[in-house]
Amino acid sequence: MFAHSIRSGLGGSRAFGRPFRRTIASARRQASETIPSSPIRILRTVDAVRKWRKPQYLDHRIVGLVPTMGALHEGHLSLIRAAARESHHVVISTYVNPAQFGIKEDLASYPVTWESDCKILAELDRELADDGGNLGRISAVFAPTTPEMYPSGFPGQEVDSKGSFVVLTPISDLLEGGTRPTFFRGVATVCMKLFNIVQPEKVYFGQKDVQQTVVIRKMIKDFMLPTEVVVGPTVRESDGLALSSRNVYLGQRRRRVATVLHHALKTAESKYLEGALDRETILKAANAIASDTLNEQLALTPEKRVKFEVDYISLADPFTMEEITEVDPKIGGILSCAFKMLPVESPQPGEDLGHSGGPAVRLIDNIVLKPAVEI
Ligand SMILES: Nc1ncnc2c1ncn2[C@@H]1O[C@H](COP(=O)(O)OP(=O)(O)OP(=O)(O)O)[C@@H](O)[C@H]1O
Ligand SMILES: CC(C)(CO)[C@@H](O)C(=O)[O-]
Ligand code: BAL
Repeated sequence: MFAHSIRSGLGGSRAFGRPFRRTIASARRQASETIPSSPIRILRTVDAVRKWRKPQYLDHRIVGLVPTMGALHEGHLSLIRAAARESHHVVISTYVNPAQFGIKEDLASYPVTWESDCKILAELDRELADDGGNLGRISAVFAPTTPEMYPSGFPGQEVDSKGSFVVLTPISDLLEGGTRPTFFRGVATVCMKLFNIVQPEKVYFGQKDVQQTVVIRKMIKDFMLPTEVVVGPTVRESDGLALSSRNVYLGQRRRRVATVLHHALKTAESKYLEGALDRETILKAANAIASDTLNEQLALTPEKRVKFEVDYISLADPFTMEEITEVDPKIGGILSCAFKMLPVESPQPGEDLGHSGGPAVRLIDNIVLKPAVEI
């Protein structure tokens, strides 16, 4: 790695003398950069990952990758813990991928918490080291820049942007893709890049983003990638709200009402558990919770209330995410929803409005309806 970094540095500076000395110093720093108080390496380039990865391959070490966009919370940590149980080396990527954000979405304000992410990872690594049940620990965090991830230039965030993309249809057009038309193109493209860079035996994704897990499984199958997908359960707050990096936007007023997603889905799930298989009965229960909650809020004064819009409440096939009229008890189904929590009205003096002034926040959640009969 070192020799190559110097070569690239030489090409970049085109001259000897001070710039060259600086390049050597920065190459040395990069070669040994670790998260403070931990052995976790910080890898910033594709080349650095490849150089780290090669001996693990030759030694038959299992590498597990946990892709994230940083702003780490317990949901991410649960995936890292799962990875450490069955991988010799856990690599976490923390990259806010612009290609999966629509032009009107929250790329500019997306929470970036690098310093605290590093502290969280160092602490978790100590916990993993003390737990004899783990195969491995956190070996590296991959934190690339956008020029590194898009070597031919960033193609843009527009629907009709031209560039090298991985596109899976029709699944990418459904549900999340209906509202975020470039989302799964961005996710599949960046995950293909991450998988090619890290070459993990296993990749870890959260159930919270259920459609993303279906897209990734399909990409792995259709492009014959030698990687196994592991999906970890959704980690929730004690009142049921799914942990999400975007929850920081909510502020206290909207945070209290944000439990409506889980409440709606649990009520629909209870109909299925009571024996209902038809879409109408199951979804009616979820829609009733959403509309009752909204009506309760609308009855309050603007200083107190929270408004939200239901983007979708869905009952879908677990393999295709296509809407179904009846749950096949042999395969079950996916109940999922997306709600847009609108900015609060009449903010009160000193009110905690949330990160970035409390813009509209789109929250998602889901529940798996497990097969009701054995096959
Ligand atoms: N509550 C959770 N439980 C389990 N896994 C989660 C949870 N939240 C996120 N993940 C998983 O962590 C991985 C990285 O997700 P990401 O960094 O986008 O966090 P996020 O909380 O989903 O952020 P956002 O609010 O932007 O959706 C994904 O596989 C995602 O499904
Ligand atoms: C998988 C992922 C890291 C790709 O950017 C992102 O979509 C996420 O955090 O879920
Ligand atoms: N967790 C999904 C990433 C996104 O919403 O962009």
